[in-house]
Amino acid sequence: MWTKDKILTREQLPATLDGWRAAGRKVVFTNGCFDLLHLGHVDYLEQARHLGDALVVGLNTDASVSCLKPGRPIQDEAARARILASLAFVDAVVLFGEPTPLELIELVQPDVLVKGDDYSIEAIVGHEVVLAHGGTVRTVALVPGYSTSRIVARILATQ
Ligand SMILES: Nc1ncnc2c1ncn2[C@@H]1O[C@H](COP(=O)(O)OP(=O)(O)OP(=O)(O)O)[C@@H](O)[C@H]1O
Ligand SMILES: O=P(O)(O)O[C@@H]1O[C@H]([C@H](O)CO)[C@@H](O)[C@H](O)[C@@H]1O
Repeated sequence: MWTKDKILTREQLPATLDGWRAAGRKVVFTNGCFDLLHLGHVDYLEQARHLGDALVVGLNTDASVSCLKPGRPIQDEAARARILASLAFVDAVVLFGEPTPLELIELVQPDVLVKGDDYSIEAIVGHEVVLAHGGTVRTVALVPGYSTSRIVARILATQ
């Protein structure tokens, strides 16, 4: 499979989900901006993948990121999507342009919803939807010291 084939539209996603579920695969969902991919992201995504049998990553579009994080993203959505898709433990990447992934989560109906433990369970968008459908909501411990913001700050400090 070519990495670009993992990058799906919302229209393409249902058929992929149906195939996975027909094969008995538990679907894990997470989301984020993933601007500059770092060790924390890699550790977190790999752990998320191992909470089920297929990992779908909802990726904020450039417009969505810009609303959440002024001046960002540094890498555009095409680059961020392709880099995420290149990870062996990421099975699908789907862009979303809304401020939150709620609509996408309602479409995916994941068996497991995951975020880093910088979020409480109650602060994770979509937790009610997933719990109401019998799914689970999990957090993964952060790798200390890693964030896109810190990388940016370190680079700026060298200027
Ligand atoms: N150090 C880390 N260890 C594990 N998971 C992380 C870490 N940093 C971010 N994550 C997780 O990665 C996902 C995407 O987060 P995000 O794209 O905001 O990364 P970030 O590095 O925190 O970016 P920023 O510094 O711009 O906030 C979130 O679920 C977040 O919990
Ligand atoms: O990369 P971030 O900032 O961790 O990702 C955000 O996560 C929000 C989260 O799901 C709230 O529980 C989400 O609403 C936002 O769109 C970003 O994906």
